[in-house]
Amino acid sequence: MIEIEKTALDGVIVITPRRFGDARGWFSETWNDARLREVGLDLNFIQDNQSYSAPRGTLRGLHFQTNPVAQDKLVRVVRGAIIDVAVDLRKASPTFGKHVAVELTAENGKQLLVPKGFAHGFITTVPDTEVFYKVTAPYSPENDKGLAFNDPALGIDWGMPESELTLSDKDKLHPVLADLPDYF
Ligand SMILES: Cc1cn([C@H]2C[C@H](O)[C@@H](COP(=O)(O)OP(=O)(O)O[C@H]3O[C@@H](C)C(=O)[C@@H](O)[C@H]3O)O2)c(=O)[nH]c1=O
Repeated sequence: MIEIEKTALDGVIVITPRRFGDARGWFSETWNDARLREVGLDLNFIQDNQSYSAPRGTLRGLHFQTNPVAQDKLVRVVRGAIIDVAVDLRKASPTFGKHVAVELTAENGKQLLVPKGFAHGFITTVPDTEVFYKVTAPYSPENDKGLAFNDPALGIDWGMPESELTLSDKDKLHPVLADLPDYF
């Protein structure tokens, strides 16, 4: 059994798989292909990724891969907590440039499905956070692109001042939305 919640952005959904609790703890099917197909999600995941972020306030993003290796991502947290963000980059979409932000924690077990055509990023809200996500296309450095996390046009509230963030050098230099080509 899985709970599916729509968000304000078409295609971005929150999935909460059931947890079966007992005296030992709990058990959960964190991904079940047949169950997702039953609810119309036909996704061919081909790679699993995991990242560990030591400091609270680690911000990774905003990232996306362009076609032909655009990726759908199914994101969850196995330790700690994040605010997970998806930004609509589909030029013809009525919600182009809009974003959703969802709290994913090891405790709440929520998963965010970020489809192709969206930029993705997250900030860790506690130290020692591990994020696990499945993707539907292989990593391709040539097609790996970024969008500035602090582009004022996006208006994302990351919940922490920029002086407290830890970013990769690459993530400090991404273009703003207005300077991105029409990728999708
Ligand atoms: C994403 C990725 C990175 N790498 C390598 C490249 C580099 O040497 C090292 C770290 O890469 P990055 O700095 O891009 O890692 P990171 O900043 O964690 O990138 C990730 O951020 C989140 C928000 C996403 O949505 C992911 O798709 C991915 O872009 O890992 C792979 O080998 N395979 C992969 O699939």
